Amino acid sequence: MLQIKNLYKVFNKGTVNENVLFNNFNLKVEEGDFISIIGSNGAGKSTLLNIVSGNIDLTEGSIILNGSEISRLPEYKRTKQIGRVFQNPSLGVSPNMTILENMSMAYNKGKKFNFSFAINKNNINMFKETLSKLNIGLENKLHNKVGLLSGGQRQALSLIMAVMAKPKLLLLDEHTAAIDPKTSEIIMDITSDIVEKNKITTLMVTHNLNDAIKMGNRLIMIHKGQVVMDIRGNEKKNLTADKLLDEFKKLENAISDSVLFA
Ligand SMILES: Nc1ncnc2c1ncn2[C@@H]1O[C@H](COP(=O)(O)OP(=O)(O)OP(=O)(O)O)[C@@H](O)[C@H]1O
Repeated sequence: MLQIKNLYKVFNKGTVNENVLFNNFNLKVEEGDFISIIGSNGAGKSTLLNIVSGNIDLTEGSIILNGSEISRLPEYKRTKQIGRVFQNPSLGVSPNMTILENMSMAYNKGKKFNFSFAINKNNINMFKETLSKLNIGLENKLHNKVGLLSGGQRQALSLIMAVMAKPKLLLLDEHTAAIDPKTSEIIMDITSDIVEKNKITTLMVTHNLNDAIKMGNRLIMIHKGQVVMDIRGNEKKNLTADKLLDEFKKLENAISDSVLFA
């Protein structure tokens, strides 16, 4: 359903700061895959999601979503097909608008006549019902400005909003990293529910190895612009955070060896 082919991405080409992040990176994502993406700082995880969403241009290569080449489509043309939740709880929502206005905008996203701010009264009950399933009381705060909500409440709302327009793909970029551990657990449960109910193909970047193991059907580790681990099914279920840490250590040793013996 999503194919990233021969991706090449270089930042600051031809300068002293030239950084070749991806050199012939390939990834095939199957319909319904929920992939946890891990990798050390600077491995390129966020950039990968940004390239898929169109927020950052690729240098060379191809991105195919449901059979269509999208790598040259501008970001705004991909938003109907791709939902996103960011690490920063303020990014997925408009803080100066109410919950109702935010949800209405998300619901109308990509529709032909996009009267984003016109709230269809028939939808209010549907929005309330959706929120009440979260079990965090947001359904009683429809007229509250989103800027007054906690980070966790905003991330829950962002998740709901990200899938309202029924995108084909959901991109989660460390979406629980900025919230406390207990709320983070709730958001992860909500994430599982939403992904399952909407049967939406999902890529989730996380630094939390336990979440990476627990969530989804597949786990990949990115290192030096390549997929160095791609695990699914039972093999993934049998993973432990310790095993993953060992893998990280092996990669780090390989780097220091290559520097040592260069
Ligand atoms: N717009 C940009 N211009 C120049 N370099 C960039 C830009 N965006 C990202 N980079 C570089 O690309 C590399 C990968 O960054 P990225 O944020 O994708 O890594 P990451 O794996 O998500 O890291 P982290 O886990 O720390 O969030 C870093 O070296 C970063 O400095």
